[in-house]
Amino acid sequence: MSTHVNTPTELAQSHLPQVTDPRNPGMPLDMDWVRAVQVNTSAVERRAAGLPARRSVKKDHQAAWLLRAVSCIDLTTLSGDDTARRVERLCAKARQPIAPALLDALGMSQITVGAVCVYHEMIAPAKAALQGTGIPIAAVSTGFPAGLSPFELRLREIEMSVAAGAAEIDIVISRRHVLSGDWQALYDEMRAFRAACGDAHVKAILATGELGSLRNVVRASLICMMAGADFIKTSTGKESVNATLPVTLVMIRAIRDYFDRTGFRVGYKPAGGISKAKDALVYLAMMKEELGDRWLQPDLFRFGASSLLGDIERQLDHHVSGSYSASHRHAIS
Ligand SMILES: O=C[C@H](O)COP(=O)(O)O
Repeated sequence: MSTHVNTPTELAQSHLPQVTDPRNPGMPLDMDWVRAVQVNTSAVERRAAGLPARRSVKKDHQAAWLLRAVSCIDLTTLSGDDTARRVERLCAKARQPIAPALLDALGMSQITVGAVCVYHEMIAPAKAALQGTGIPIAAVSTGFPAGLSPFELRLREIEMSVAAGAAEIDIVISRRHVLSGDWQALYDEMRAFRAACGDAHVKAILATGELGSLRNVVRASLICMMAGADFIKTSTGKESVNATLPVTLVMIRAIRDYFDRTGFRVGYKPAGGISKAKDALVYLAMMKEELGDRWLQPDLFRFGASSLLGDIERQLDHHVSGSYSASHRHAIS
């Protein structure tokens, strides 16, 4: 990344609540726009493949970018064996993602992650553990990860998670609506999910690894934004293919088109399998190049990740000390 980032002061502010834009209210379904979508897959793949090689972060900027990445993590645990104790440990890490001595050496006093992301049953322990921190709880919902439970139950699940204290709801779309080209059904479903969220922000998980083509990914992205999604998110982390750079490129270009046409900014959340600091830097570089600095704030960008934070802390430790410590010292939970 050749561009300037960041003075220590800018960094210190990067995790604070930003002046947020108005929420995307959505718009009527515009099928002419959806049908007009074209994707040149080989060009997208070439561009995505070229990015990691072309963009290397200068050493002195690397720590700044990694701290920015930390402030954009939805620190996640989504396992069948989650317990209140595990969620409490995760929340302790969310409150203090980087060891104080390390932060001090980097000239920072405080930083938190973007949110903690859990299943509905784990909202209560997360809420207790995050009391007074301002860190939002994101709950996965609507029959996560398959999204195939009865529609009324999926709406009720959203309402219950909001009532329990989730400020963000990560819904899964019905992949079958995309695969059968039933765009109206996808729009109506997303519209209903958004309404059920009320004031909670809604992230639409497309499960891109199951949508069959990049063109379907763009169409589903546009429809979810037209239906009022606050964020579009790649994956549940449970598909066999999760976040990728080509998918990211087409989704963030859809976000750019939507902003150009409507004036509303929608956020982006790559999720699943992002566990290395160097990969996080590539995602940030792509966001900066395609959408600009505004999209590098936690209100418009998140990583959905369960193990990325450990590697970032390890790299920051290396930046300060000049040597790598054992990875177990930076376990995230
Ligand atoms: O939304 C978040 C993902 O489920 C996390 O996936 P991960 O465990 O591969 O980092």
